Parts: sequence; structure tokens; C-alpha cells
Amino acid sequence: MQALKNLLSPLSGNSNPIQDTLKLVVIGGTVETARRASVSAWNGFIDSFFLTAHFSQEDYPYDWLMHWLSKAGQPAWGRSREFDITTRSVSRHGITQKTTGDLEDENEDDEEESGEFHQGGGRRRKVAIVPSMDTTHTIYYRGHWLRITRTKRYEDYGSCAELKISVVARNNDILKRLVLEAKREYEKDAEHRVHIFMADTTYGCWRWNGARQKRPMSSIVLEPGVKDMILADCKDFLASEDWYAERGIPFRRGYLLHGVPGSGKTSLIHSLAGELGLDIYVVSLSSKGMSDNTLTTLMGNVPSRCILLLEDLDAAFTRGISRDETSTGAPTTTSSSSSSSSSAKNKDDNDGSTLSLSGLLNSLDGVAAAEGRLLFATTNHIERLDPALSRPGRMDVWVNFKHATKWQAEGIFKCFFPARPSNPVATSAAPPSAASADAKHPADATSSANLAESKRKHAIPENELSVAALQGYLLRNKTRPRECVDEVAAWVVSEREMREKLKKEKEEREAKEKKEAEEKAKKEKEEAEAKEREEKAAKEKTEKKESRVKGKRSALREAAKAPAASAPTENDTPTPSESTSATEGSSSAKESATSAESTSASESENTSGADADTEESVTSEEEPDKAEKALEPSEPAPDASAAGKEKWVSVKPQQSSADAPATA
Ligand SMILES: Nc1ncnc2c1ncn2[C@@H]1O[C@H](COP(=O)(O)OP(=O)(O)OP(=O)(O)O)[C@@H](O)[C@H]1O
Repeated sequence: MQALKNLLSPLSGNSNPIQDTLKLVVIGGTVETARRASVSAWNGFIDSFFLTAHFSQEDYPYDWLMHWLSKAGQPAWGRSREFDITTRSVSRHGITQKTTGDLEDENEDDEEESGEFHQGGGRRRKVAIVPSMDTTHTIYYRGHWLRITRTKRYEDYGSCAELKISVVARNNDILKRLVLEAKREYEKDAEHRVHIFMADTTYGCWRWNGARQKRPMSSIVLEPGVKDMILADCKDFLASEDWYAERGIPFRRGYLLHGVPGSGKTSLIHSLAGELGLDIYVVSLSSKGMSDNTLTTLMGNVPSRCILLLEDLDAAFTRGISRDETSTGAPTTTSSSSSSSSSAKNKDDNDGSTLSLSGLLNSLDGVAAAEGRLLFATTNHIERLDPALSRPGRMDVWVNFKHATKWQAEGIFKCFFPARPSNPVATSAAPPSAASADAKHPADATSSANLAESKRKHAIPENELSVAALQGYLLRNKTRPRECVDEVAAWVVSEREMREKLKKEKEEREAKEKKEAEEKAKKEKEEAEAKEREEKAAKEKTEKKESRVKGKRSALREAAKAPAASAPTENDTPTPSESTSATEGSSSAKESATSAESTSASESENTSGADADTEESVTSEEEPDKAEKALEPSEPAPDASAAGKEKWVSVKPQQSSADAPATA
């Protein structure tokens, strides 16, 4: 104390300013050091007493905890003074737009209390409270204060959130309890839902796409034993991890569901996911930007227990062939022969996808491929698949889906109009209205039900209509079972007619497209041939012209040489008559040239269209030759005197007519 007094006292009195400054520096330094020491001591204290757990957005516990935290009415969370309020549900990949049916409360009466409200007439949304970003929230949980911080981590590809929970405790029991409770809550909530994740080809990651209501297996109508066989196989696989490990067999199983559209392939997978409590990870191999690397990354990020769904395997596969034939290994089948489909295919070829068959195979069973996943692939065209893709090991179980049999038609009818055994009147599987109508004639009820049953059975043709089409018909008549049965024969006829009509339209469209394509090809061929002919003619003309000019020049040269050779024996000076002749010759040449020109012009006039144009240009090119051409008729016989004349003539066309007399 005395020392502090001594230290401070001179500041008040008159003393040396340098000393005062130094003292101030010392005081400031001491205070700052003390502050830092206390902060570090506090951090040390926190570290030694607080337990801290980190939860990455990429893993399930993050989902559980966010779900737990976001639950409206969470008492501990309710006391927090800063939070985000959202109507979007919480998922592994952040706050995502929720889909219908997700996090909905069945109890509409408690709407206000639970924070739900109707939006857009019918769809209910739930207000969720979640921890805001980069803020530490303190909540009280089972006798402990939890410090919760949600932060965002930036990585190479996008961002990833993290949850940090700290608690003062001797051991991590409280954190374990918290995570387990959150998990239980999450699973309880997800009990009736199947979570769907879609592949994001841009970032090579999975995006939560929503949670769908589970579909009961009983609602899928397949031939007897099929559903049970698949379900039992899946269950057996999921329970056999050790068995696979002991034998060194990769712990994966593949199911290939192939067959006609609308026969229940996708529905069965959704139903199985619900039954087995698995999430579905959907990859569309034909999606934009899909490449070998992206697919491998995606496959590597699939969790161990899930359903991996490759939809429309053939579509991506056929496109793969056209895009990258060498690397796909050129499978045995090709795409549809129809011009429309091929043109559509060509259009798609430039979508930036570089997926190859080998890339797909590697991603399915390469080292990066996840263990314990159930692979389901669907296709409408099994014949287009490469044998390498569908071989056992990759696709272990094949199931063929056909058009509805009579048995299936009956089954789906019963799904829509289930019989009520407690009420004998209603054994006809009729809805209340029809049942009450029957109640007026109880004696007839059974017989009429049987009649309806047999009517229905006989009206639906075997293996002709898809189950989806049947379902559509039943949906349209869901409140009138009796009429539904009565009108089924008419509906089948109308379906056939509709199918015929569509088929005819398709054939006509294809024929038209084919014809157009053929005409186009023919026109292009003709144009190419015409162009080729033109080029050939032009070339021939040029060659002809060149050879003619050449011949002419050599003839003239030779003609010019002849008098030169005889010159020493004759008079060097031409006689007046010779000179006149030469002049005459020159004027005659001029005349001939003029007549040749006019002939050429009249010829051009007689020529029509493009030929005329061509002729014109050729004529103008030939202009210098006209004079030479014009000389042809005046070409004298090759005697000596004529040669003498030709001497002048030969010079003249090369020069202007004005020069002729001078030269002469
Ligand atoms: N066997 C079936 N049992 C019950 N419902 C079915 C069955 N087949 C089809 N459906 C109904 O038809 C609709 C279409 O079925 P789904 O999408 O499962 O057919 P798909 O075979 O996957 O067709 P695609 O090959 O075109 O994808 C669904 O709404 C489904 O309820």
C-alpha cells in the first residue's frame, strides 16, 4: 500500500515529467498484465471444469440436438434471450424448406399453443426456435447450465455449421444424457416419416429433401410373396454384418427393380425404407454436372445404414454411352431408335455430365463405397443395361414388375374399399353410403358383393393395365364403389381406346419426324451435290480457259517466230500494201472482237437465273480473251504472207488500238 502511495504520490505533486510518464507506463502495464492473467486464469478454470462437446452438421447428433432445441415448448430453451425463429425445419444441412407433412401437429385444437398456424388455406407450418449463429446461449438442463454456441465453418465446398455445448460437470454423463434424449425425441418424431436426401452434383454432397410419411407395406400390391421376400432379404442383410466380415465379403446388397412404368417400384422402396427405419439417398445419374468424381464422393458420403436409390438407371446409362463411348465400355445395347429420343439425347449431351460406366461401377463397389447400404436401382428397360452393371455382387436380387394381374387389381380395390367384417352388411367393401344402401336389402348384400367381386375380376384384363392406371381410376371413384365396379368395363374400353389413340399419335409423330428428317437429309445432299457440280464446272471452265489461252499464246508465238525466221531473205520495210493489210487486219480484228463481244452479250442475255450471273462473271473475266477469240475467224492460212500479217495481229490485241498504227 505504501509502495502504491509512493508510486502515485509524485503524480499529484511537482516532479519530473519524464519520471511521471515512466510511472504511468508501469501502472498501465501492470493493470493490463493483471487483466490478461485473470482472463487466462478464468479460461483455465473454465477448461478445467467445463466439458465441451462439438457436433458437426455432417453427422446425425447435430440433427438430433437441433431438433431437440427447435422443439416448440422446450422449457429450458424458452428462457433464452436470443434465438432465431423459423418456419423451416432443421436438417443436417442447415435450415431447409420443409415439405408438407413435416413436423406437423396432428392436434389442430392446440394450434395456437403449439405455435402452428394455417397458411395458404390448409397447409400448417410450425414455428421453430433455434439457436442463432455465433451467439452463446445458456440453458438449464437437468440441474446443469449448458452453454450452447452454433457457429459456421467455411470449407472448400460450401459451409458447414457446428454446435458446441459446454457444461460444468465432473464427467460427461450429462452430455451423454442430453444426446440420448435428443436422439429419442428425434426418432420419436421421425417414427412415421422417411427422410429423403438428394444428391447435389454441384458440391458433391447430400441435401435433405424432406420427410415423407411412411407408406405401409400393405398398401403395395404385388404378386404373393414378392414383398415378403424382399423385406426378409433386407432384414437378413442388415443383421448379417459380422457374417459378411468373417467371410471378407463387402457388406453391400443390391436390388434391381425393373419393369413397366407405374408398377410400384419406387413405392415399394419408400415403403421398405419406412419398414426398416432407413433414410433414402436418391441419385439421378442423368442429372446435370454428374461426373465420375462427384459420384464417387457422393457414394463415399452415404451413411452406413441407408437405402441408396439410383433412379432410371437405363436413362443415365444410355446417355453415358453416347457421351463417352470409350470409357463406358460400349455396352451391348443402344438407345431408342426413334429420332425424337435420339435428338433429345443429343440435346442433353452438352449438359456437362461426364459420367462413364466404369466411373459408375467404381463408385458402386470401389474402396470409397459405403458399407452396409442397401442399393436399389430402378429401370424400365433392363435390356439396355450393361451386364457388368447388373451382375450379382452389384445387383443381387432382381424383381420384375409387370402390368396389373387380376389378383393385383383385386388387391388394390380392397386397399381403397376395405371390407368391414364387424358389419356383415358392408362386406361388399362399400363406403358408408353404399353400405347403408345395402342395409335396406340385407339378404342381397352378400350376393351383390360377390357379384361385384366377380364383375370386377372379369372386367380387368390380365397384364394389360398398370397399377398406377388402376389407382387413378379408383381415386376418381373413391366415394362411389358401386359405380366404380359397374363402370369398370367401360373404363377399360376407354383406356384401350386412349392407349390406341396415343399409340397412333406417337406413331404419326414419329413418322412425321422421320419424314422431315429424311427430307432434310435429302435436301442437304442435293445442295451439296449441286455445289460440288458447280465447283467442278467452274474448275473445268478455268482449266479450259487456261489451256486455250496457253494454246493460243504458243500458236501466236510460233506464228511470230516464222516471219522472223524468213525476215533476212525479204525486205525489212513492209510495203504500203502490206501496211494497209496490217491495218486492215487490225481493224478486222477489232470488228471481230466487237462482234464476239456482242455475241457473248446476247448469250448472257439469253441465260437465266444463277447461270446468267455465273456467265456474266465468267464473261467479264474473259474480257481480255475476247479480242483473241475474235481473232480466230480472221486467222489466215498459215502461208508466209499471212504469217507476215499475223505478226501485226499478234501484237495488236496486247496493246491499245491507238498504238496499232504507231507499232505498224
Ligand atoms: N403395385 C402397386 N401397389 C400399390 N400401388 C401402386 C403399385 N404400382 C403402382 N402403384 C401406384 O402408382 C403410382 C406410381 O407408382 P410408382 O412410382 O411406384 O411406379 P414405378 O414403377 O416406380 O414407375 P416408374 O417406373 O415410372 O418410376 C403410385 O402412386 C403408387 O401408389
